[in-house]
Formats: sequence, C-alpha cells, structure tokens
Amino acid sequence: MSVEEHPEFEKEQQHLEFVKRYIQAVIKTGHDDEDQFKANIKEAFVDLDWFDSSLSYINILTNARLLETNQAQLDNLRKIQSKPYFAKVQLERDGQEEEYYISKTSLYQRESQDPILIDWRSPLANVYYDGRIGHVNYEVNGEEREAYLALKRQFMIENGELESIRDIDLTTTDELLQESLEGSAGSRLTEIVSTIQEEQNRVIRSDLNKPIIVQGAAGSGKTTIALHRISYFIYQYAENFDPEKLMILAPNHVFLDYISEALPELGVERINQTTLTDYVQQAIGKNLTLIRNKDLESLAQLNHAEAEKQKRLSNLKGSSFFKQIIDQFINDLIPTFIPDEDFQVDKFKLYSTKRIERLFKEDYSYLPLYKRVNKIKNVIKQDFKQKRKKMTEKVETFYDEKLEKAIYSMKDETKRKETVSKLITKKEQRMKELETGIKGATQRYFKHFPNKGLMTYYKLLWENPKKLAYYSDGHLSEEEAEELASHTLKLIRKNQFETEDLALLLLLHDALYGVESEYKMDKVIIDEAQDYSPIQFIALRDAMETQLFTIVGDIAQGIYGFQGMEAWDELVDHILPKSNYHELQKSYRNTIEIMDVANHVVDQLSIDIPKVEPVVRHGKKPTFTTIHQAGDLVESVLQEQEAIRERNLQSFAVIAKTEADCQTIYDRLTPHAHTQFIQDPNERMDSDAIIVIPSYLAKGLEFDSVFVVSLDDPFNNQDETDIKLLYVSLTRPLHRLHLFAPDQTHMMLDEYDFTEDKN
Ligand SMILES: Nc1ncnc2c1ncn2[C@@H]1O[C@H](COP(=O)(O)OP(=O)(O)OP(=O)(O)O)[C@@H](O)[C@H]1O
Repeated sequence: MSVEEHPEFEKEQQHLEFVKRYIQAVIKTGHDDEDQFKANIKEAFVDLDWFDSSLSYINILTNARLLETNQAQLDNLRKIQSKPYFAKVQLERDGQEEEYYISKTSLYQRESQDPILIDWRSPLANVYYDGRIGHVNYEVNGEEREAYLALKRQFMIENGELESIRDIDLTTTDELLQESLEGSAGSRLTEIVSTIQEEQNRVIRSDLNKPIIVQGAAGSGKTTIALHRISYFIYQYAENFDPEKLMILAPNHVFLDYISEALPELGVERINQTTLTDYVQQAIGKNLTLIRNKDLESLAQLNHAEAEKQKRLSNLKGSSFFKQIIDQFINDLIPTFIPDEDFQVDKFKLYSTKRIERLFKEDYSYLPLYKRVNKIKNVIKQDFKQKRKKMTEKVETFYDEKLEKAIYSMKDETKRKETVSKLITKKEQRMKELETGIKGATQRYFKHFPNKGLMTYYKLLWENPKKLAYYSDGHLSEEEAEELASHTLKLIRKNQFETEDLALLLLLHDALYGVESEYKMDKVIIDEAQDYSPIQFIALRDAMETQLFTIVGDIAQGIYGFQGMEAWDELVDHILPKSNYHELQKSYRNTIEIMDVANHVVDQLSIDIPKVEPVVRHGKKPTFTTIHQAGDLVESVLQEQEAIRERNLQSFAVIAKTEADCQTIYDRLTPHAHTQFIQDPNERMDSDAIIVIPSYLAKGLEFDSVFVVSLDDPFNNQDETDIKLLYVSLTRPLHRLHLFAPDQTHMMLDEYDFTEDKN
C-alpha cells in the first residue's frame, strides 16, 4: 500500500507539516532568544561592580544557564528537523482521546505546554514499546494511570517527507523493524529507537538503581541496548549527574570507535570510554607490558597439555577467591606499617607506637594503608608543632629556675659565679642539643614507616606460595599455589603481565594507596563482559566503589574462555547480588540462513546454551567454497565487492582464525583490492577498505558481508575456544556469508548442506 492510500494520510501529512513549521519557528525564536541572552550577559558584565554586585552576578548566571538550555534544545531540534518523530500512540481515557507523537527529543507548545513531541525515554512513551493494543498502565509525573491503547502507528519520514504509515497491532509483523534490518551496517546503532523491541525495552528501562546483567545471543542488540540505557539514564538524571562519572568499558579501540559515533546522537557525550587494560593502567599509574590476544595465537601453537595448563592457571588466577587472598595479604602487612619505636625527640617521648597502632588499626581503618600513614604523619606533625615550643620552654624553665635558685640562694660569690656560669653553659648546650633533636625530627622518624612501590608488594604476594595457599582457605592447594607463583614470578621478572594480573594489581593498589577519585565511577557499562574473569569484576566494583554496572555479554562468545566467565551465576549471586538478570535470545543482526549455520556450530559447545532465534528475515543462503590457498580467494573477493556495491551495501570483512592466516590472505589480496589488515586492536577501521581481521578481534563488530576463511589454521571442534571463535566469526555478517576452506570439516560443518534451496 502506498502511503497516500492510508485512510489518515491527509491528516498525518498535515500534522507533519504543522510539526515541521513549529520546529522551524522554535528554532527561529531560539536564535532570537540566544541573541537576547547574550546581550543580557554583556550588559550585566558592563554593570558588574566587582566588589558588590550580586544582582548583575545573578543576571549573568541566569542568562548563561538559559543560553545553555536554549542551545541544547536547539541542537536537539536541528538534529530531528528532517525526521521529527517516528511513531504515535493513541490513548483513550475517561472518554477522552489523546495522541502522542514519539521522537528522539521532546517539544512543548509554548503557551499551553501541551506536548507536541514526547521523548522516547519518557514514561509515557513506554506504552509504545511495552504495550499491546488494549488496556495499558503508564506513568505520568510519578502517577500511575490506566488507559486504552487504541493505536500504535509507525512513520517513516525521510528528509521531512512522509514515506510510510503503518498501524501495528498484534497480528501485523513489525515491518519497520524488517525494513531497518534490511539496511546496511553503518549508523544503525542510532536508528533503532523506533524499532526497540519489547524485551529490549525492558532491559533499557530496568531499575536504574540496580546493577543489571544481560546474557544476549550474538546480534541480540546488547551493545545497542547498553548505549540506549545510558541515554535513558541521562534523561532520567539529567539534572544531577556528571557524565565524567560514567564509563564504558569495551574490549578494544576498534570497538570503541564503532560505538563512539553513536554516542552524540543518543545525547551521550563526554563520558569515559576505555578498555579494561587502559583503565587499570591509568588507575594504578603504571605502564605495563601486557601479553594478551597474542596468547590466543600462542595457545593454538602450544601442545595440548601445555595449553591445558595455561588455561587452568588463567582460570585459577581469575577466580574470586583471590579477593580473599589479597585481603589477608594486606592484613598481614599491617604490622610492617607500625614503627618499631616511639616517636622520641631528645629526652621527650612524644608519640608512642601504641597510639600509632590504635590510629592505624582503628581510627583510620577505613583508609588504604598508605593513606593511613599519611594521616598519621600529619597528626604527628601537628602534634609536634605544638609540643616543640613547650619542649623548649620546659628546658629553658628548668635551667632558669636553677639559675634563679643559684643566684638568690648561694651566699658564696665565687661559688655562685661558678655555678651560674656552668649552668649557663649547660643551658646553652642543652638548648643546642634540643634544637638539633627537633630539627628534622619528624622526617627522621617517618623513615620508620614503609615506603614501597606497588610492584614490590606484588612480587611479595607471589614469593610465598605456602602463604598463598593458606590465605585461599582451601581454594588453592600448595601445589597449585606453587605452580601459579612460579609462572607469575617468571613473567614479572621479564616485566610482563597477563590480563589476570590487572585485577590483582588494581585490588592491591586500592588497598595500599587508594584509587584516586577521578577513577572512581558512579555508573559503568561493560560490553563483551563474558571475557572478564570474576576477579576483574570484583576489582572494578571495589576500586570504582560502585555497584551500578550494566553488564552485557554472551557466554557463547567467550573466546577467552580460559579466563572469562562460563556462566553468569557467580556474578549474579555473589559479586553483584542486587543485580537484575535478563536474557535476550532473538538475534536482529543475521538472516535466518546465516543464523542456521551459526547455530550448527554453537550446538557443538559442551555448555548448554539456548538456540538463538533469528528475527524473521530471509537472505541469501551462505555458501561454502573449497580452496587450498589464499590466491584462490582473490576472484571471489572481487566478485563479492561488486555484488555489495550493486546492492548498495558497504562493509565487507574477511575473517580467519589466526593472525597468520590473515597475513597470508592480506598479502594475496592487497595487490588487487583496497584492503586493511587489523592486527592491532587499537587500529582505526577504514570504512572503504576490505577488512582482514582475525576472529578474536572481530567480536562485537558487524559487516554487511563476511568471508570466513580457514587455510592453515582450521577451527577444531574438540576445542571449546575454537567453537566460540568460529561462532563469533559466523555471526558478524548482516546479510551475506561465504565460507572458504580446504574442507567443510575445517569449519565444523561436515554434514551441513550448502546447496541452494529450490524454492
Ligand atoms: N530493535 C532493533 N531494531 C533494529 N535493529 C536492531 C534492533 N536491535 C538490534 N538491532 C541491530 O542488530 C545488530 C546487532 O546489534 P548489536 O551489535 O547491539 O548486538 P550484540 O548483541 O551486541 O551483538 P554481538 O554479541 O555479536 O556483539 C545491529 O546492527 C543493531 O543495529
């Protein structure tokens, strides 16, 4: 049905014109207001009497605030001008009919304050996402209301023109969603507000005062939802929230680049975006040499026994009982922080170790160890400042009294003179002695406090495996502790660290020196969270001093399985026990045909993971082509490039398991096509290039078309990590998937029938 044929086309067309005109008018007045506010500020500055002019001062502040709000509103309106809204809901209440148009921002009629547009994040807009036609409950100004939802209507508006109108009820499929999924990768992250699904909406709006953990299949919208949840949070707490206290942690910079484009569109700016490794290094103030990603490559090259050992050690080192180990280790360090002698200057005992111990263990027990030392030093310094005068006075008085006594009570003049002179010399001597004692006394005494760097303690932690086992309270046997300690110490001696070390270093740093407030966050969003180990979550929670995490991930994509999570239970039940847990099973990225291949692979995992349900969208059936060398790929790549161009698609990636295979492919392709080899997770992707990328760097990303290739490094179905790596690779394409290998077994798809269906 063409848009004109819709029975209410005329009415909607007129409404759109009205809204467009209104927006234009508001923008115009906004400009005038802006000039006026600026003029007011200027004038107030002229009148400003720097000594007493509270009125002008208030004037400046008020106008500056108005200017800021005005500019923000103008910015928002400018952004939506060509697409002012995307849906409307019609509610019937007490015999009255109300209509609300839903947009990315809100707009009210100036005089009546009636809404022209309501923000998608407002409580009222929730009925659009959550409510089926029929009776609905919603909230207005904190008050629960009931109404009859008579109509949910979607609009496609492009360049200010109404292109389609669709009324949704229970039976019609969500065509707008279909259409949006047909589109190319690219700026899709920002366009989904109109098609957010019920299960996704529940996650976005889930209680903002509680942590939330989302297990979602590949392509179920986890990243998208996490970003929209931030946007929702900012809307709810616009007044009293500092974006600098919000942090997104993503696996690498390729991924951060991918999401950062979406942030301003969602009204999410100035928030911290970083990776776990960068965050920890900054928070502990150290630049570490980390062995990461590469060890996936090296794991593939290790023999089975060694790989197993590496996995086992990583697993142990990432376990939550290390929190207890660190706590006990810190506890045992306390005696080394209490000086072994009193603070004594000259003959005066000024501060006893007993008192210091009390301060350390009781009064300042809430502080990190070195912060306690600083406090105690300050107390001693202050105390000393007061006492030193008294000390001098005491010595002076002592001799002055003696002198006085000698002068007045001694009859014999010669004797008296002698005694007085002796006393004067003695007094001078004592005063000098005292002065020397006083000078630098605190500095000398402070040397009794330890002053060691983080790494010294970290080494110390590993140097006594027996103690490690003891601290772990049965979680770590002495043999395991021995093995782990010698493995870690070997690395530390080479100045190398693993990602597991990061969490332990952060916990230790926090307990010893304290994490500075700029690294403490109010709200943290973690994407690809399946690759975090339990101890990493604990370290972040404790160092950042917050529980308000939004954690999204997919256990089936845990490609660093040897260090990450195998289930969410521990996180939900123990690490963040106040959290809400959600599951998303529908995949929006891939076509049914692509998901079918991916499901075949994920089925081979030993862990139980529910099958991913693709949203009903068909596409070309994936193909398998037998190749023996990278050169065989060239022609297919060029053909695919052409096909993508013809279909108005853009992004295209070639994914292989390892960097070595990628290197061979890249070398063969690069003379024929504009190709970019992503080796470094911090590299920027060139949107015009064919991306060649190893499987473990591809997670979280998406492309219109993907070639999954295996040459020298087949995916091995006996290895859980390989299954996950292949699953990640297969779920990257939105529309087209082609597989290339010497044999289908290389892709764990021995039995899969790739022949095109006849119908
Ligand atoms: N409600 C929706 N409407 C339209 N598109 C959607 C919707 N939800 C998700 N998508 C699209 O589906 C794709 C996958 O989303 P996203 O990358 O957020 O998934 P993910 O769960 O993080 O995937 P992965 O686990 O593979 O990283 C994106 O292109 C996104 O725009």
